[in-house]
Amino acid sequence: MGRKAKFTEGVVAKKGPGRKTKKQKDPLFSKALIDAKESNDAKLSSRQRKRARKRIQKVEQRKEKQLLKTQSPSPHDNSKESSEESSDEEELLLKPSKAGFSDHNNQWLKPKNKTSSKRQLHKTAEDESDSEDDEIEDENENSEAEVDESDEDMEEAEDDSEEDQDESEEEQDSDEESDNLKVQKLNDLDSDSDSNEEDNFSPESDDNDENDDLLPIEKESKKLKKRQEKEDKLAEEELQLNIANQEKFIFPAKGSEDDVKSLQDVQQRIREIVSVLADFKKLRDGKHSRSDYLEILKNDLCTYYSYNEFLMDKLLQLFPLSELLEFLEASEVQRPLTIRTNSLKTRRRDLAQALISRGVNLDPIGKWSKVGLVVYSSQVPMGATPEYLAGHYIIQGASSMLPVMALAPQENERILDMSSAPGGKASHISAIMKNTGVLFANDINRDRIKAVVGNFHRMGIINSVITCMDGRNYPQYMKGFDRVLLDAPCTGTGVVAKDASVKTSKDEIDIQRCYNLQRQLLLAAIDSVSAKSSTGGYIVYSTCSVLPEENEWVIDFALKKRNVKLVSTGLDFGTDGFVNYRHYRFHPTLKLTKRFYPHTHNMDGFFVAKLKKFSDVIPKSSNDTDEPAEDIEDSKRAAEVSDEEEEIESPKKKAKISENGVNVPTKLNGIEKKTKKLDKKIKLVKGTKEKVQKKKAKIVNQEQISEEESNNTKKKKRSKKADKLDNSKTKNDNQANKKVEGISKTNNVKAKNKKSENMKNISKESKIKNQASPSLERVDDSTEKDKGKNKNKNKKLQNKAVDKKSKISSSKKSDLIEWTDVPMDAAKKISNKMKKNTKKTIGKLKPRKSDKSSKKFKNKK
Ligand SMILES: C[S@@+](CC[C@H](N)C(=O)[O-])C[C@H]1O[C@@H](n2cnc3c(N)ncnc32)[C@H](O)[C@@H]1O
Repeated sequence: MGRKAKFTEGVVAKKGPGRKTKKQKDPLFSKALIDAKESNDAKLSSRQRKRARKRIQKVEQRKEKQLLKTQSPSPHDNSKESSEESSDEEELLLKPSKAGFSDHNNQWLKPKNKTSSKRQLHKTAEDESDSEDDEIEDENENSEAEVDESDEDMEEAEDDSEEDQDESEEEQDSDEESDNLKVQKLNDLDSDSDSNEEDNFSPESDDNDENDDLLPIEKESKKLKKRQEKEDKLAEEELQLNIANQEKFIFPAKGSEDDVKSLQDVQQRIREIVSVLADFKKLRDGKHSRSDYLEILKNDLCTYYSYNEFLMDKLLQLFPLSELLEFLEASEVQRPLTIRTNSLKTRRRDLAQALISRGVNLDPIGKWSKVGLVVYSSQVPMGATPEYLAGHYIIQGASSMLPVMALAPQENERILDMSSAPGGKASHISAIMKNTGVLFANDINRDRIKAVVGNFHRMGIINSVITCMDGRNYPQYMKGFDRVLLDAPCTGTGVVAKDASVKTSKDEIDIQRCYNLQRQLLLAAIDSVSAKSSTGGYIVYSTCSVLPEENEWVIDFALKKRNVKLVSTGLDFGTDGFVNYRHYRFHPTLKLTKRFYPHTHNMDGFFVAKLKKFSDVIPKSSNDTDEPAEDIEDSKRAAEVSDEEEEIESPKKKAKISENGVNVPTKLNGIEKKTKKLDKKIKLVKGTKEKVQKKKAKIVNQEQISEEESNNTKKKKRSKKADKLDNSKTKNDNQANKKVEGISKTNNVKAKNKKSENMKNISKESKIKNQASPSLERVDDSTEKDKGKNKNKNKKLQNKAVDKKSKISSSKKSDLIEWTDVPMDAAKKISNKMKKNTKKTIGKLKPRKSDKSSKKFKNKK
């Protein structure tokens, strides 16, 4: 290894461009150095000189011996061999030994004892260490010194051996000893060099020089640090190993689920179950289902984060497990305090400067807002600074700015904030409108509305009308707004960090109440807007809840009930609203709505939707309140049934419907739940059986009915035919009767003085009529109509009628025959009826006033 020195070459190194980059050539030494080396050789110690002399003498003696041998050759060839060997030895001594196998060094092939093999090993190590030494030499003087020492020792040993033993043997042994010694020493060196190497290659070694400058305490502390680091490394490795070889999560025995000593244990179990659920196939114990694990996880989450089971259930349905943990963790932490600059009074930059000068540490809220500031720390209470009192800003959550941004109010518009108290968003709207147009700020709560008044005064809002009424009634009093904001009352599941009571106080009824009210308010908000507004026609709906029941469902309901469509909120961040949530399918445009979460957006949980009204017509089919609730209940029930079928889903609480139609959740223990489930399934099976039976019965009935119907239709056809025949006859009769009666009446008119005779005639004729047709009212009508007809015409008709009468009488003979077939009792009845009818007709036929007047007129004439 190493580069060979060329002492003979010139001393001066070449100069020129790129010389540094050229490959390094063999080292060159100055002549002075070479001379010095030679002189060093000359300056040998007395011992060395002695040894040198001895060697020379030995060589000479051997030469002499050889000469003698050659002169007197031995009888055996062995001598030759020996001579050859000796010559070989000489050569070995004189010439440098060749590396590798050759005929000259065949001794190497002879088996060696352990020590020699060891030595061999050591030698290889030595070689390596030598090579390393070459590199280390300059840096490590100590090692060099040790090598020198070893050399000296070797020489001493050589001397001793020379003195005591035979020359050749001595030499060999001494060589071996020296080798051994050397190896031992090199071993030490190796170890040292190793350590040195470590020092050299480790970054610590670079600090050696620096270490020299350090105080001993500092050095010690450094060492301690290094040790600490090493220990940490080891601990980390151990931990990783433990994780890799982690034992499977042992499912707690029945009844021992709650035997957890501390919150840390609960947290540990949460982690373990989450990891099991993440790779359920691999890590499950085979006995328990996913829902079993989920049940324990839910209980643990409830105890660890202090939620009630109902809300935890809802959240478990809403988020994937890993995200749920993030949400729960984020909901434990307060969101950063944020303020909104009142652009009616100041600019954000000026406000920031003023607050900074008061010791407030703040920053712009983000690129998405031009008026928001986030406050990291403050030496003064933010709700009591002169700037606050002057109305330069309002303390407002970042998420509260989003609905107003989505509403995008315009100057000079008529805008309604349906539930505005305490007025954060309303004042924002007013500021964007630059105090123009009119802002109606409404709220149902009289106490809270005072806060609106206060805030508006402080912030210099002068374009507002503050009302206090139920928003649901608003369109009854006022309509035609350009835009409406409905920041609806909600369960507040997105602002748990602000109000921790939400965790335990909310249940199914609260949610139902909320979404029913939200729906009604939203429909009212839509009805308050004018679709014909030239600038607007928009409705923004927002809540601080993360539950789909209060968000997507409400919007989906409004889409069905009113002529509105979803449009983009214009907010470029936030996650899209749900289109599919569990088993529910919402309108596809619901992806245009936006959701905001504390764990992803570092702001309160929020929902924002923007609707555009395209027609003021309210669809007739819409039943605004009751229907949807039922719809949802149905869909919920459907979901519950499918939940039972699914292993993945957590078991849900069931709700019983109370008298007032509200779902009341009931707490059930495990056995009750299972029995109820089974009951339900049995009911379902029974229901389906019954349905099948009913269907069968229906089919049989239908067949029977169809048979009956066909029979009936046949009968009816027959009877119809008969009726038709009868009718045709009766029609003919009627026609004839009419004319006959008409004639008789004209006769009545003519024969004014012969009333009694006429009456007799009429009675006679009526008898005939009655025989032909039972109806006489038509006859009366015809008589009245015929009153004004000419006498001539009557005469003609009379003649015709006489002819017809004779005809009819002949034709009626058959009818009469038929009538005679009628049983006597029935015939009597009919005749009685006829009599009565005739009496009536007589009463009707009495002369009227007009007739009297006509008489008078005639008399006058
Ligand atoms: C979420 S808060 C509104 C916050 C307000 N937008 C703000 O930014 O300051 C909901 C409000 O709705 C009001 N409210 C509840 N029921 C109402 C109803 N039927 N009509 C109008 N307002 C109602 C509550 O009094 C409450 O002040």
